[in-house]
Amino acid sequence: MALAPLTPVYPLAPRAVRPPRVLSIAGSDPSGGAGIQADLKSIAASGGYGMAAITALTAQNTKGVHGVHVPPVEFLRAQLDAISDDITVDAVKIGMLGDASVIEEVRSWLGKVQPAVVVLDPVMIATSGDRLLEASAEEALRGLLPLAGLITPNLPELAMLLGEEEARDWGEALAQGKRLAAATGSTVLVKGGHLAGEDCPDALVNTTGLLSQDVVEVPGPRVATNNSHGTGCSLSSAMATAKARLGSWEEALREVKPWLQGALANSEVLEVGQGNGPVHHFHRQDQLRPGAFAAQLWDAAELELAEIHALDFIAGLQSGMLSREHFGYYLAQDALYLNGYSRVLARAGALAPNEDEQLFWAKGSQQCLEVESELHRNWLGGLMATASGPVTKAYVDHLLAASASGSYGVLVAAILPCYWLYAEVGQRLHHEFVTAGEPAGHPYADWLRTYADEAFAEATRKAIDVVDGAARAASAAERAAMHEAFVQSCRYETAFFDAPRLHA
Ligand SMILES: Nc1ncnc2c1ncn2[C@@H]1O[C@H](COP(=O)(O)OP(=O)(O)OP(=O)(O)O)[C@@H](O)[C@H]1O
Ligand SMILES: Cc1ncc(COP(=O)(O)O)c(N)n1
Repeated sequence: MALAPLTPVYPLAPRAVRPPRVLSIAGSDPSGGAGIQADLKSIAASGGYGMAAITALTAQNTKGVHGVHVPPVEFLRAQLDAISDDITVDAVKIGMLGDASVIEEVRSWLGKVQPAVVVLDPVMIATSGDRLLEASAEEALRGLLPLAGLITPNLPELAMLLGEEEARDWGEALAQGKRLAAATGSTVLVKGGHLAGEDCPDALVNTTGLLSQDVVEVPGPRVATNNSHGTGCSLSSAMATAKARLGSWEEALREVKPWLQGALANSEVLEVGQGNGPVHHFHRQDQLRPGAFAAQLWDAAELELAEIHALDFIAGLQSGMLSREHFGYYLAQDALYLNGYSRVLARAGALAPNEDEQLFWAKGSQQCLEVESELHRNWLGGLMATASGPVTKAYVDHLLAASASGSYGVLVAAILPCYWLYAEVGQRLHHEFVTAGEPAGHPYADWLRTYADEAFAEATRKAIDVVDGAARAASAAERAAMHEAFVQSCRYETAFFDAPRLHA
């Protein structure tokens, strides 16, 4: 017997949000970059439940279209009816239609079902130059435009639909967008992909007062890549999904544009094909793979390491030409820094999500104090360091600010460069010292030998893993803050090695 619930069912209790059910009516691209394959990935990446009714089969890859087969139109009707007889369709994206009979079929189904959101991508010619719509069907396609809430032509398609020359600049493109919006009563998404220049803007155009302005422009940088196969398909299906979720075209475009930009920017990791490759629809989910965030941090760290190795201080430490005064300043500041760093590691221990990490930071905190007192005993002749120099002060303040942020992820990301860069610099200095035959009489021989510390290398690997794990548990905004905190600390590491030259 089922027990009665102890608490009443609260009508205001938050409920899981249902993903919009989004149907793509489009052609198939077996290479997965465009058509329904791109649509289904975009819909899923944008938080929708994807469905697909196939208008046409293409044989194509990233280099071009080898063939097109349009199945009997009755079978498209069967697909569409099978869906709408059973499932509520929240949004529809229409792509490649092939010929006039397909257009007619889609028109009649739209009239019957009247989905709330309809996005029409008037696909005519592929990036490769191959025709995806029979020339004789262009007039029929024009007739379909008023049934769409949003039309997303590229510049050649915009010109063809209007019977005009292709726009040569953004101003002309917007003017054409306005003319198409006026002629159809639909909102037009004018796309800057086919223009030249560093910017790649998009704009929503509607002159009937539906938008907050006649032209709502969403700017964006142009990504330097040839992997633009299927960007139009991906944009239109993501827009259909985002509109169903967010309720406005403007909000949808502001969400979709940065996503697509990231999909283009991360496309090369896919290594698909030799021509115009596909975009990486799931680039955001990819960031959640173990090691992915650490790899991003390493890109930033590597740049900083190059700067560190170019410093006079490092060259002098390596050659033995570094002045005693500069080395002494560095050690004294290091001792002061370690005292502050120890407190910050203790704070990381306090915020750690589990005992393993709590213990790791607690041990690190204790070791900092041990190293600090060893510096005083063995290297600074028992002298207490004087006041913090400006770099030491600023670096410790940055770490304290991170520890006050309340975010474990931000704090451990700020902490990491002192492990990671120090370990990398030390390993290289030690390696070069050993390779040079550990020259007798080198004034810093004892110091350079301290760098060969496997326990520190192990702790560094653990710290990297901890930061990577914290990133996976963090929100996108927190991950961005973690990256920023890490980069700042990297800069302070460089400044710390350069401080003796400027402040000793
Ligand atoms: N190099 C790029 N950098 C940034 N965004 C781009 C780039 N190329 C295209 N886009 C964006 O991709 C979307 C599609 O634009 P485009 O004008 O290329 O349409 P399309 O020609 O229909 O696409 P497709 O390449 O699928 O045919 C737009 O949002 C556009 O701003
Ligand atoms: C099935 C299908 N639909 C649409 C496109 C357009 O995409 P692109 O212009 O990027 O080639 C395509 N190539 N194939």
